[in-house]
Amino acid sequence: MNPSPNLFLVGPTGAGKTTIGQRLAAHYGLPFIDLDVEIEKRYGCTITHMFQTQGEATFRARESAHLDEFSLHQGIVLATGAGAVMAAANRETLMTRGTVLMLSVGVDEQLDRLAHDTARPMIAGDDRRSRLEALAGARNHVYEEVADLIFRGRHEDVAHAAPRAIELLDRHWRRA
Ligand SMILES: Nc1ncnc2c1ncn2[C@@H]1O[C@H](COP(=O)(O)OP(=O)(O)OP(=O)(O)O)[C@@H](O)[C@H]1O
Ligand SMILES: O=C(O)C1=C[C@@H](O)[C@@H](O)[C@H](O)C1
Ligand SMILES: [Mg+2]
Repeated sequence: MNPSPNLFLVGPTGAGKTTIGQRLAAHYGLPFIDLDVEIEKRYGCTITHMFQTQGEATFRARESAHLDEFSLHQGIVLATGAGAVMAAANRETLMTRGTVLMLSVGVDEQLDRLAHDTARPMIAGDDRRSRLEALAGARNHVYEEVADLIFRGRHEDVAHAAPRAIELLDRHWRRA
């Protein structure tokens, strides 16, 4: 049983918020919303393009507005963008409107999973490792602060990770 109206996924880029989130939504029979995808649909351009033409601040304002809007739904699985937790208002929104699941992942695994990715502006350019390490230093403790529970990512495929995440959630909700 899920006593909480919504499930919010937070965590670093490549942690699996989108991929695992879709599987969790299918399992629990809930609609899946990916905040990044919704923002791209709403403004008709990629987030990379938005960063380049309107700046990160514009993206962040839109991210907060749409998080506020979607989190008022009841019974959704919502994947946040990796930077969404950095705004205090967003943290308040997440903590008060659903269960927050942090998906954690280490930098080596992120580099592996995102080796061929070119769509993530926060890690564009050279020296991805240093960027990911800096982001981890600034953000991991914040994800932990908002999370009701933490799913520890490891080197495994999504087909194994998703049932582990479901087990963790079921155990959490049985206790709640
Ligand atoms: N638990 C996992 N085990 C193995 N591979 C994974 C796992 N989770 C995600 N992946 C793979 O890593 C890549 C990135 O995953 P995904 O896009 O779901 O991350 P994300 O958390 O949504 O990242 P972002 O914050 O940048 O949107 C995908 O190719 C996905 O298949
Ligand atoms: O790490 C970040 O701050 C971001 C991650 C993505 O999910 C997007 O929300 C956007 O590219 C910003
Ligand atoms: Mg994603």
